[in-house]
Amino acid sequence: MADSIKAREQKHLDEVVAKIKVAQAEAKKRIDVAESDEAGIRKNFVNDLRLKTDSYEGIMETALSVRQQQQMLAERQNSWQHATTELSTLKRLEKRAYFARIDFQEGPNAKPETIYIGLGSFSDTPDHFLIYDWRAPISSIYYDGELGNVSYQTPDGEQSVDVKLKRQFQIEDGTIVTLYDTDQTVTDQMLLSALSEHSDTHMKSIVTTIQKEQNQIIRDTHSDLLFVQGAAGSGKTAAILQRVAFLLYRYRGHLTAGQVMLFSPNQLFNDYIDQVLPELGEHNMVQMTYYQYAGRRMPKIDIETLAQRFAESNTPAEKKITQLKGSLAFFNAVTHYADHLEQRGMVFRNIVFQGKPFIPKEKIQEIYYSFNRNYHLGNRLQATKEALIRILNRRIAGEMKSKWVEETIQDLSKEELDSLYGDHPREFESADKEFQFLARKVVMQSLESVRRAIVRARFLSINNQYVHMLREMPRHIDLTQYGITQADWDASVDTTISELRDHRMQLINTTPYLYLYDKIAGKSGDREMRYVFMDEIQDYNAFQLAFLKTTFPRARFTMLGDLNQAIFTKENSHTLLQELSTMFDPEKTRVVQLTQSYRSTQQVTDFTKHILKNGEAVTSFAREGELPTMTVAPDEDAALQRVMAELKRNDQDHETTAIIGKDLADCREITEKLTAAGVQVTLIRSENQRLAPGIIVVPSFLAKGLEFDAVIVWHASKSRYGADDERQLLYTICSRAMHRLSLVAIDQLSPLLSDVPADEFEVVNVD
Ligand SMILES: Nc1ncnc2c1ncn2[C@@H]1O[C@H](COP(=O)(O)OP(=O)(O)OP(=O)(O)O)[C@@H](O)[C@H]1O
Repeated sequence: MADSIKAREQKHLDEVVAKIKVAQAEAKKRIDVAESDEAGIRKNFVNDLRLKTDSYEGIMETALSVRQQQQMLAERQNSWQHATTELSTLKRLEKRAYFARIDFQEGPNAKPETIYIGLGSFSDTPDHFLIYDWRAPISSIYYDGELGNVSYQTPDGEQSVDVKLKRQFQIEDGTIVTLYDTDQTVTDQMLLSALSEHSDTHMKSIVTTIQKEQNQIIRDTHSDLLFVQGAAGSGKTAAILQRVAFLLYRYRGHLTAGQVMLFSPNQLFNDYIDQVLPELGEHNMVQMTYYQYAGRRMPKIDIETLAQRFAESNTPAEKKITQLKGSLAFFNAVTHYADHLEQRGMVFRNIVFQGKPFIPKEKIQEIYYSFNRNYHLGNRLQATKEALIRILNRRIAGEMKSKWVEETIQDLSKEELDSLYGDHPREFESADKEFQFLARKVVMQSLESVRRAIVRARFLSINNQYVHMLREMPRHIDLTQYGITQADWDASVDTTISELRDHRMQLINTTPYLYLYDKIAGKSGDREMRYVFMDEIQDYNAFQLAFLKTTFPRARFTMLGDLNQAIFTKENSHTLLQELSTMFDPEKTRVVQLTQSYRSTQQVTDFTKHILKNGEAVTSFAREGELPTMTVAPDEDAALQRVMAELKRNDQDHETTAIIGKDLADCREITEKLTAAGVQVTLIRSENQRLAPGIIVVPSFLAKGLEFDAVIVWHASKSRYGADDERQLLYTICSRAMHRLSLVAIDQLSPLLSDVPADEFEVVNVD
């Protein structure tokens, strides 16, 4: 490209940067003013405060004065916050003001326009934009179209323009390094250079190279359910994060980061992505694993961890039960059971006082079922509580006459008496009145536990009710249809009971349990949450999805996943899509498929594809790299030598490496061996650990969603990956590699690799 163009563009950039600097100075000034104002208000707070407490008017006046001061402080803090956010955007823009330019015309007779697109918008006067935010409606033409006629969505409907020029820039610290004119959406060259960067312990934003099909996901504003089936490395996670940033921009003032929630596969993953939104100038959304969500709602129960779930070896009967409990049919059956509870079947407990039933369960049951049919479970519970409180109040008068009250009063120490009197004047008309006063206090105090038990609905027991539901289930659902015998079902209920006694629960039980609880308590869900994102959707079951839909009734859902990577649900994941389609209005459902994998080199993507049978489509992106290597070592020592040689090579080439083992035991073993041989590695044992720089050893079920320059698959042996239903797992592990993939087996190679053609890998032998 002619140097003159570059020089002209550099001149334009310099002018924009100069204006950015002026704006920075102004923002700084506003910050200083807000800070000194605030300090001034705080200092004078006491002097300016008109303290008058001798009359009612005086108290009001004082309160108003405090309120006024608080308002002034809040205003200053607001303007401080505003200026600080602006300054941080300006600082980012100073280094890299924009990454694209578009020239276009809105109609044949319209004036030609030029816009520049960057990470934030910037204008020198209110209507004169020098930089457009990448999320502005007009910026969409950069991602969506080529040259010529291009249309884009605006809040007022579709607009179309004639695009004359698309220019892309690489700018570093205020200097244009390169620029290209292109007629494509985003040039392969730009994408290649973005993809060739080394991996990091943190994910980066992809704003400058968003692809057309990713842009559809990011900017969707119509769907109640946006479902994305995307191959490993196709940018699903990247797209979620850009989509959150887009939504926060598009609905600014109406949507906050706290109304957007992401269910992520594990805590490590949260760590991996948590810089992306702040780098884009936005707050992070609420991020949680499903396990954490359930754990927060059931603090007294230990829920099975990912590692335990992974290690579970279920019998065929248990597998069938797990499958049933995760289905939509089971969700409907629980709903049906809960609806039935409006007529009968609620399990009650006595309300106990001093070791004896105070209100017997039969009485509570009578009250609960005394309300008419219009009372649903939630109102029924509320009305029961109110009736029980009335009983309690009546009983206080009776209880005041009992012997134990008299004895208690006689035995009161001076301190106890003082505390009972509190602020009450100690003069009483008669000794009897004083006794009445104290007796009421004593009874109320000791019945406090009863009051609390009523308010907190301790007369119900969700554990007992859950077990009751499981026992009743064969009446609501035909077990034989699912290949489950009554005996198998009874055995599984017994297991659940004994786990509950130990305060433990399998993950598969948590959602029906929470759902039943919410039904009984009449919870109508979290109506604040507006967008719920679920990554790695293939690891959820239909029950969980139906539950989350009722839990977040006003939210729009974006679900992303790869059926090829169903490491927990395995083959069942395919039925998930069918079940999902019945839960949302088809008119408001959009399914997007991403097949292009950006993470890995062509060689790695091609290799990993052969592990799958009947898998979802994956195409590799034309980025060259070396062939994956396979080693079958005769014993563990030889395998270890091979791993060490590979680590050395990766280290020399500055490639970050993850050694991925199947389970924690394998990972522990190789960590110990490497450490003994003087190689420094970090073992990731649990999902609550942080990602560390350097070589990491990680078990397969925690590697979800992460990526590394180089991956060494430890023990890619028949003994570890022998069964056909482990294909998805092996595929998930191998697809974590960006440039380099090495598989090390001991004794016999996994048969799941036998379909890989011989010219798609290199055999490395060891002695
Ligand atoms: N348009 C893009 N421009 C630049 N990089 C991209 C783009 N799309 C994806 N990538 C990169 O490709 C890699 C894989 O993306 P991401 O992790 O989002 O994929 P994924 O679909 O979530 O994968 P998986 O299901 O395997 O976890 C990341 O490094 C991401 O930054």
